[in-house]
Amino acid sequence: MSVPFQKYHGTGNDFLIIHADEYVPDRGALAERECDREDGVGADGILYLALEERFRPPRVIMTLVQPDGATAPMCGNGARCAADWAMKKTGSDSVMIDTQAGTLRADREGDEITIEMGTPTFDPEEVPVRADEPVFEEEIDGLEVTMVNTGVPHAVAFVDDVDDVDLATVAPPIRYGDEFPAGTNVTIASPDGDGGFDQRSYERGVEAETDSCGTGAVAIAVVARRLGLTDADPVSVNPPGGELLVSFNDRGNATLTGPVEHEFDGEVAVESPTEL
Ligand SMILES: N[C@@H](CCC[C@H](N)C(=O)O)C(=O)O
Repeated sequence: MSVPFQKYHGTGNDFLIIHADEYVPDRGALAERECDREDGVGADGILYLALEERFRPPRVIMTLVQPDGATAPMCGNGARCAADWAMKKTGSDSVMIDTQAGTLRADREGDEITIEMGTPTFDPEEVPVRADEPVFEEEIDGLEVTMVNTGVPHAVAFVDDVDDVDLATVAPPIRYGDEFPAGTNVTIASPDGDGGFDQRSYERGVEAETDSCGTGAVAIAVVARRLGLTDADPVSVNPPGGELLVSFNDRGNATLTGPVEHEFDGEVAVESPTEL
């Protein structure tokens, strides 16, 4: 048997969206197979979405299963795609998204979706990182990293030019570092010459560089402000797949704004219940 999906991307970070009501006996195995860019549909993850239309604004329960078959608590670009999916289904320009990292409000503004990203933290227990104090600009495996959690952990390093870094070689030792009990995403940034930052992220769970990472963009903006590298609001962050804007509200919470695109629809094969 097969289940329908919709293919979405947010600034190049791409996902299959499958309704949570669909029968998928092994979500991890499906992600491992179908996220593969040679033998599957190809994506940075599968978003399982359940819609609660009786609430105002409508609520979406989002679960991201990554290409390694494991779930991640939060995904900034995935949440923006989930918001667009729910907005189109309900006709509402605002939705609430339930993630393992909290309930986040999303609003449509023209072609762009803005999502609240919760409260970033440098607290070592919450990142998590094995350290007594917050980690600011410490040398770990060749990069000067600051550790922050923006829904998921990021090791953020500012470099002269992101394009001069061999990320596929530099990132894995940090991503799997003993200091990080849950592993970490590795995000590098450099000034774009226009007051913003260029971004590249090596993602945990994808185990590769992605074209964009929303929590990574927020991590860059949060760390840049903390280190005194910018006081801009919004902060423009440019991953390879487009432009993201990170703003801050009165409570110090970040918002993430950017475009979302529904690319195409399809079906993927799953075992039928009788075959189990
Ligand atoms: N691409 C995402 C982040 C997804 C989760 C991450 N790979 C992790 O395992 O922590 C984003 O846009 O934030």
